[in-house]
Amino acid sequence: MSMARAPEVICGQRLFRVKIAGTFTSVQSAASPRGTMEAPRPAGTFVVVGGGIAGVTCAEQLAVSFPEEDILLVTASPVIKAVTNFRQVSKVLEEFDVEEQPGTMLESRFPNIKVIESGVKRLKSEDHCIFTEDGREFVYKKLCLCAGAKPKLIYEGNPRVLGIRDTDSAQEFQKELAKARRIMIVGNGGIALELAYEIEGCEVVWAIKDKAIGNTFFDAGAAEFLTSKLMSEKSEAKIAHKRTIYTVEEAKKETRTKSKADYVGSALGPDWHGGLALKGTEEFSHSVHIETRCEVKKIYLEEEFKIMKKKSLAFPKDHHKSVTADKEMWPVYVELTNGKIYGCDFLVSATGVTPNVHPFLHRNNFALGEDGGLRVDDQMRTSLPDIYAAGDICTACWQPSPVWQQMRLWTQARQMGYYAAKCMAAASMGHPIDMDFSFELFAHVTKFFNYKVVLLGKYNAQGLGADHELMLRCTRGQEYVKVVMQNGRMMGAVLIGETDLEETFENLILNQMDLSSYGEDLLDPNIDIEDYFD
Ligand SMILES: Cc1cc2nc3c(=O)[nH]c(=O)nc-3n(C[C@H](O)[C@H](O)[C@H](O)COP(=O)(O)OP(=O)(O)OC[C@H]3O[C@@H](n4cnc5c(N)ncnc54)[C@H](O)[C@@H]3O)c2cc1C
Ligand SMILES: NC(=O)C1=CN([C@@H]2O[C@H](COP(=O)(O)OP(=O)(O)OC[C@H]3O[C@@H](n4cnc5c(N)ncnc54)[C@H](O)[C@@H]3O)[C@@H](O)[C@H]2O)C=CC1
Repeated sequence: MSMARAPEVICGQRLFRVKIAGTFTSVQSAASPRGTMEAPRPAGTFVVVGGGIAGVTCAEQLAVSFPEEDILLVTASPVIKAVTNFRQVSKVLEEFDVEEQPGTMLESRFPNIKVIESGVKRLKSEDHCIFTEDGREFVYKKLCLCAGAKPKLIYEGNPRVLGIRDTDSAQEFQKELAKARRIMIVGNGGIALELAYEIEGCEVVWAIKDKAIGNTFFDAGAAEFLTSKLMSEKSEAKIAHKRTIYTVEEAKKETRTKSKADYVGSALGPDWHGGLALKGTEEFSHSVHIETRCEVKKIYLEEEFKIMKKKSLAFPKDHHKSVTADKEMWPVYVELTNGKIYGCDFLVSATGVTPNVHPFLHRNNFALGEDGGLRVDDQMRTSLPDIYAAGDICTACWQPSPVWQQMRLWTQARQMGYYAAKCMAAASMGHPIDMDFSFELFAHVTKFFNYKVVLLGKYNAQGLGADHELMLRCTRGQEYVKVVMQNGRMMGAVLIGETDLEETFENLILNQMDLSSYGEDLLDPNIDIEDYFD
C-alpha cells in the first residue's frame, strides 16, 4: 500500500491522518498533552456498519456533527434505506417513509459520507479495525454496528419454508405465492398479521402458539376486534383522518385482570407489501383458517408424506361443518402439535428475528443480551471500547423509563441510530449526554387490517404484574380503545381506528397525572377529552 502523505484531520486533541489510497488507515497518535508518550492508539475514522435505517441515520447524524470528517458507511446491501417524509406526530410519536436508494444518493446528500458496498466479515476490536469481504481493511476510531437482524426461521434450509426480511425475500415470497393455492403461516407477530390480511386468492392456514391473534401487539380483546375484520370481505376504504365520536357499544372495566446470500439486506419498510401483489392462483379475497395454541411438530415433503400414509385435512371452509380429509396432494405437509396435518404449497415462518451479531463475535468478547443482541448501555456503547451499536442488532440494557421497552421496530432503529451518533460525538468531545427524549415513552404507530394502530407505553401491561386495571371502549368495526392504569396513573394504551386520542394519552402517560377521580369518564366518547385536560 502506498504511504503517500494523507490529509490531516484535527479531532479534539489528537492529530489523525485518514484516507490513504481510497481506504482508511491509522497512524500512531501524537504525544499526550502531558508530554509523555501514550501507548500507540489507533486513529482512523468514524465507521458505521449497516445500510438499514439505524446505520444510515447514524451516519447522517455523524456527518452533520463532523462536517470536516469523513464518515464511512460499510454495508453488505447494494441499496441503503433512507428515512423520508419524517413527521413528528406528537412529542414521541413519529411517522416516516422508508426509501431504498443507491449509496451514491446518500453520498451526494452528505459529501463527507463514503459508502462502501461490502459485507464485514471480521472485526478485530483490539486493533480497531474491520475487514470486508472484498479484502479491504478499515481502521476506526469509533465504530457503530447496525447490522440488523435475521429472520429466526423454523426448519431453516427446507426449500418449502420461506421467511420475509428484505426485498429479495419478499420477491421470492411473491413469486411462490403467485403459484400457490394454499399456504401455512406460522408465527403471530407483525409479519403474520400483515400477511393474513393482505394475501388474496389463496387459502391460508395460520398456526399460532397463542389463543388469540397478534400476541406481540394485542391482547385477546383487541385480537377479537381484529379477527372479525379478517373473517369479513376485504374493504379497501381509505382510513378517515378525522375524529369521530362513536357510541359505546361495549364498555367494560376489567379489574386485575446471501457469500452474498449469507448477508441479508435491510429490513423492509412501511407498506412493504403495497407494491407487491400478494395473490395466489384463486379468485377469492380472504380465506383464512386459524389454528390456535399449537406449534409445528414436523414437516414432510410430498414423497415422504406418501410413504407415511398419514391423513391430512381439507381446508375448513365452513367452521360449523366437521373437518374432512383432504383428497389433494401438496408439495409439503405440516403436522401441528394439536395432531392436525395440513398440506400446502409452502410455509411462511414469521417467527421473529435474531440479532445479526455473528460476523462480529470471532475473538471479540462482546457482552450479549438474553435475546442474543449486543448489550448497549445508556450511551449506546457495547461492552468493547469505542464500539457502539444501534437498531435490531442491539439489546438495550440500560435502566429504562417505566413506560418504555425495546421492540425491534424501525422507529426505534431510527431513534437509536440518531442517538448513537450523538453519543459517539459527545464521547469524542469528552462528555456524556443525557438520554434522548424518545426513550421516555414507547410509542409506535402502524397499520393492521387497514386500521390505524397506536401503541403507547406498557400497552399490554408488560411487567406491571397483577396490580393494574384495564379500561376498554369498543365499537365493532370502528374503534378499539384500551388504557392500562396503575395506581390511578395511565401506563399504556392501545388505540385502534381513528380515535384521535394519541396525543392526549401520550401526555397523560408522560406526566403521570393522578386520574383516579375521572374514572370511566376518561373513555366516555361524549366527553371531549382534549378539552378536559387542557
Ligand atoms: C417484513 C417486515 C415488515 C416490517 N414492518 C415494520 C413496521 O410496519 N413497522 C416497524 O416499525 N417496523 C417494521 N419492521 C421492522 C423494521 O423494519 C426493523 O426493525 C428495522 O428496519 C431495523 O433496522 P436496522 O437498521 O436495525 O436493521 P436492517 O434494516 O436489518 O439493516 C441492517 C443492514 O446491515 C447490513 N448488514 C448485515 N450484515 C452485514 C455485514 N456483515 N456487513 C455489512 N453490512 C451488513 C444489511 O445489508 C442492512 O443494510 C418490519 C420488518 C420486516 C422484516
Ligand atoms: N407493523 C409493524 O409494526 C410490524 C413490525 N414488524 C417487525 O418485524 C420483525 C419481524 O416480524 P415477525 O417475524 O412477525 O416477528 P415478531 O417478533 O413480531 O413475532 C414473532 C412471532 O412468532 C412467534 N413464534 C416464535 N417462535 C415460534 C415458533 N417456533 N413457532 C411458532 N411461533 C413462534 C412468536 O410467538 C411471535 O408471535 C419484528 O421485529 C416485528 O416487530 C413486522 C411486521 C409489521
